[in-house]
Amino acid sequence: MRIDVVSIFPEYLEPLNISLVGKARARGQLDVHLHDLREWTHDVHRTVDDSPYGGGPGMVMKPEPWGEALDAVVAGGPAGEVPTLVVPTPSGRPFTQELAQELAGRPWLAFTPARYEGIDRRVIEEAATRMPVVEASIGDYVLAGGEVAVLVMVEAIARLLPGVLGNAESHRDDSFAPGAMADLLEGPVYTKPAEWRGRTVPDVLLSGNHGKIARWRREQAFARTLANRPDLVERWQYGAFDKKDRAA
Ligand SMILES: OB(O)c1ccc2cc[nH]c2c1
Repeated sequence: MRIDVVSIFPEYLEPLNISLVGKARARGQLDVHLHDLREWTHDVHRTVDDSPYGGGPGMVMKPEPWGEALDAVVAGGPAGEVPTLVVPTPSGRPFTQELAQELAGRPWLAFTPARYEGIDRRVIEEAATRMPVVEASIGDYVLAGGEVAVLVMVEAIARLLPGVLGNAESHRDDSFAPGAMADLLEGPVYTKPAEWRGRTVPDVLLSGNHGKIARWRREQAFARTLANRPDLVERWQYGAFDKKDRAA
């Protein structure tokens, strides 16, 4: 997979050089290109923003630098191909595990994290005439910019790429992963020592009875979901129903 990121703070994306994503890059599983949006400004102040038409607070990111930046990203990528443009924005569709899975299947992603009050709408509209566009939000809270959302999305996507996670089975029990654990939060996990500060590990996990362990883990996941995400329980119930229905 190729990933391009255009930002006025490319240094904010340095974490993509370390850990899981960094290792995937070193193994050639991921090809990441970071770009400074100001490369496509032409004034002495390297201006990327201006006041909003119609008034209102803050500044809006100018269309010209973004347009030229996207032209350069497309020209710099595989000949005859275009990326899927991923626009992190609080007004986007929720970035979910399902969307991460969908994007992990694309060969080339280009991220355009905004600052200020956002990017002039014409940039997205013009881009949509020549490449797929996905506007996505990592959550309902205020950020200073989209760079941190890019870090979240790239990590969630990269770990789904073949060979990136050492244990191919690791995805299976992820919270929100498709399949039996879909819409369920992960339950508690334990490791050695068997006793720590007077606290022991649940006996079932030491029993070696894999059927009982699996059942216990699902019960714990359901209890945790009920406690922390009751909104998911209904989805899970209907999902379980559908699965049972489908199995019939
Ligand atoms: O919630 B979000 O996913 C998100 C994404 C991008 C920006 C830019 C400024 N605030 C943001 C929030």
